[in-house]
Amino acid sequence: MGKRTGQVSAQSARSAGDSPERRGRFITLEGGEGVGKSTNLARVVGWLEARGLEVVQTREPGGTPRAEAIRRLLLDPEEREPLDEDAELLLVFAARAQHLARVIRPALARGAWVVCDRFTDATFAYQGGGRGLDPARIAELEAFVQRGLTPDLTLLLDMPMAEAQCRLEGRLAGSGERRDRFEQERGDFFEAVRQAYLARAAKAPERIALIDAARSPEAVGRQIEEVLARRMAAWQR
Ligand SMILES: Nc1ncnc2c1ncn2[C@@H]1O[C@H](COP(=O)(O)OP(=O)(O)OP(=O)(O)O)[C@@H](O)[C@H]1O
Ligand SMILES: Cc1cn([C@H]2C[C@H](O)[C@@H](COP(=O)(O)O)O2)c(=O)[nH]c1=O
Repeated sequence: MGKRTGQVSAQSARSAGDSPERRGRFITLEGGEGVGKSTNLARVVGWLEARGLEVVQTREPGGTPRAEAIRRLLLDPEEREPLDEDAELLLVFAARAQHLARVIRPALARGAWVVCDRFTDATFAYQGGGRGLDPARIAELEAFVQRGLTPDLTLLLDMPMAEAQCRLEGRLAGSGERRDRFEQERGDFFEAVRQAYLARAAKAPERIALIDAARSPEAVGRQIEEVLARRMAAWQR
């Protein structure tokens, strides 16, 4: 993402005049369904808070009452009126605009760290890779809505799709939840999502850290903490 014209990280956005006073960083967790994003989000938040930082934990789609209402529209498996793919893309960015305006930008401006479960890499992976929408169109919406603000660090949790589906099954069986509209997609959709994520990571290795999510919870947590420690040291230089 960092290589595309007009795309700058949260750090560069600061020096480009977007809230020059802020010190907070913007960290996102990404990956397919059931790879352990929620599990590890808590770990990232705990690691940062243990260092005395103010952390805002949030998610997409969602993060504000109106954006959560859009999330419900997006995830509702209601089949009587299928959701048009372009409408899905626009809803994702409408929720993001609200989330940025009400939560993310104000938090970064006051110096808080923002840790977000999914962000625009998910749009490139799901609407781009999964649905097959034109990435150039997604990039236009990204530029319009984000005005140059992109994550400082993205932790991409990656594992084979079939194993992640088993984890998801286990969680759904334990909670009694039913599959949402995305979770009901077929295997080839999730494989396309995974490949789109990996392609993005290959293009932006300075921002996207690839985490082997197939390992034990402890081993995954260690990988994440190592990345955080390295990045923190680099940011403090
Ligand atoms: N490293 C791991 N090894 C085994 N099980 C794990 C691991 N990490 C998470 N799990 C379990 O896998 C399930 C899915 O994890 P989690 O809900 O964190 O994934 P997620 O990526 O947030 O899912 P979703 O995409 O649905 O939001 C949970 O039951 C969780 O306890
Ligand atoms: C941000 C974003 C999300 N999605 C999809 C991906 C997931 O299936 C759901 C969110 O549910 P989660 O299990 O809580 O992660 O929304 C998407 O398609 N496009 C996006 O930009």
